[in-house]
Amino acid sequence: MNILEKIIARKKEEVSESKAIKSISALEKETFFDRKTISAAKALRNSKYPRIISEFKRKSPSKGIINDQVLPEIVTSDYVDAGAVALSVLTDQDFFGGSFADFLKARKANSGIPILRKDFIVDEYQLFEARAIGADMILLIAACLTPGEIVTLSKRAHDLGLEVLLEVHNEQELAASLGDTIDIVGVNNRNLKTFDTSIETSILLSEQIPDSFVKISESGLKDADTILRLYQHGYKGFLIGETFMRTANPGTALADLQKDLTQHRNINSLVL
Ligand SMILES: O=C(O)c1ccccc1NCC(=O)[C@H](O)[C@H](O)COP(=O)(O)O
Repeated sequence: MNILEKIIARKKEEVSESKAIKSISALEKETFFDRKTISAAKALRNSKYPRIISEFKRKSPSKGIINDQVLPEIVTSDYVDAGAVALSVLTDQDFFGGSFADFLKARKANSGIPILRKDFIVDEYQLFEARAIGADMILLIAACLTPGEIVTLSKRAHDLGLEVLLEVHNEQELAASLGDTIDIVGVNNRNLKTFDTSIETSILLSEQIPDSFVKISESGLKDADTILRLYQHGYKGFLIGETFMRTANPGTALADLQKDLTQHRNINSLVL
């Protein structure tokens, strides 16, 4: 089994354990369930410059521990102050050290910004969980789901008021999975089987994603040059975790990147 297969096998067990503990009707009674969600797609579509989706990520299968010294409520508020367009908070415990507790701390500290529940969605029960913790958006990973599952899960997500980020890594996944139930297309620069990252993946796939979709580039992003290059290929948003989380002050790392982006835009006289 490769790591992705292991993650999905464990996730399916976890979902059946959770279903036995808490029913959907119990989730529907949680505080945030009826909260009005906020659209990340709209914010990205309307933006005239590249925008950052900042991730709270404690560890990962590719890098092990990234940062276990920081608090989600502080980091995410700092991200918002530094201009993040949306937040992404890992809720997978076993492989990423995330939790609902982290997510709820981020949600309570930041009421006015869209937050992605970053996890491996394999069952519609998890959409109800996402709603209950105050998520605005969920992730569907084409490498983990059939095209039929993507349609069913994304329709159900929309019924619940959640936006759908579809993650693809190659042309086959894109051709098989893209449909009108998708709000944002994310091209993952990381190969989830080998963990290699290459921004060429985003460049290659950019041409194949119709302009009607908001597109973002994910993983392995570190600097303003790369972001501006990808922006010129039509990417409006950039999902960044490790580059920020490696530092003692992830919010300051985002603020520094935003400064670099502004400077590079001015120096290159780009019309952004
Ligand atoms: O990050 C990993 O090692 C990983 C391994 C297996 C499946 C998914 C993985 N990452 C999830 C992500 O999508 C990233 O957290 C996200 O794109 C941010 O990437 P980065 O900026 O490189 O932390």
